[in-house]
Amino acid sequence: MKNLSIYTLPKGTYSERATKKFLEYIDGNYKIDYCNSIYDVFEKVDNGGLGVVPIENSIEGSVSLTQDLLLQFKDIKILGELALDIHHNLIGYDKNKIKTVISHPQALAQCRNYIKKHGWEVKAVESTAKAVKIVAESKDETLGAIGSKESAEYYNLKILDENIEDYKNNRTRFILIGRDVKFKTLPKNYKVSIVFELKEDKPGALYHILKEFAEKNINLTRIESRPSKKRLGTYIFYIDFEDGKEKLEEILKSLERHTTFIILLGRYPVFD
Ligand SMILES: O=C(O)C(=O)Cc1ccccc1
Repeated sequence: MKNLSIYTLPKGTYSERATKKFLEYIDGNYKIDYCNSIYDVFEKVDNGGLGVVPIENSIEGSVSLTQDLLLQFKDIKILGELALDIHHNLIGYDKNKIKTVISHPQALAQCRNYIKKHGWEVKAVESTAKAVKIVAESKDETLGAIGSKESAEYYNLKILDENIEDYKNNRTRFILIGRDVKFKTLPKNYKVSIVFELKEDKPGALYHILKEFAEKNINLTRIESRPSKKRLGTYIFYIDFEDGKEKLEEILKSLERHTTFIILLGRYPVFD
């Protein structure tokens, strides 16, 4: 049988860990293919296969690049979701010699207080594993990386400090993306993600949307605005809600009256 690809961030990233977990639920022979950035994952998936990318963190909030790309790549849908506990490590040679720490922006943000306390400079790169790779290849003792245990092992570097995230409950949601997938087992919970633009900029415009959900007794799990990128002060809204008994077509139709566009980003199972 042909091996299909599931694209994600490099070996040792948290996204790779999420991908391995998704693969326990997915039917079929998938081979993990590594990409340098979230953007590259979307580009590959646009030509076929599956992908896994981070979408939201319990401390730092949304991964805005993933949000924007879901809108930009119209044929790519969210096919599943799972959340992982994230514990960051300081990786390198000698903690006392570090002057600069390198990592993915989300990891740097999740360890902001820890970094500040040590007075280190920061440098952002496309993934935590790339940061560890840079530190390993440079052999520079003044550099440190923030990343996973797996990445330290993979690049043969020392873990200098563990659990360096600023808040205990550090969790990240990852999404499985693509056009279609078959799961071996399905969980009970499903979610729907949509994005829309309000028709009119007037008092109560968003209220009309929220009212539809309230009246249908649908629980929202996330609401977020992003710049529309047309003009300063204009927004699009991302809403996630629990999938229940209500017909999805009817929900979308009831919202259409209040929006200039509404896109279904996915209706998908939530794994734990
Ligand atoms: O770079 C990684 O390891 C990723 O998978 C992105 C990321 C970074 C920080 C927290 C969760 C995911």
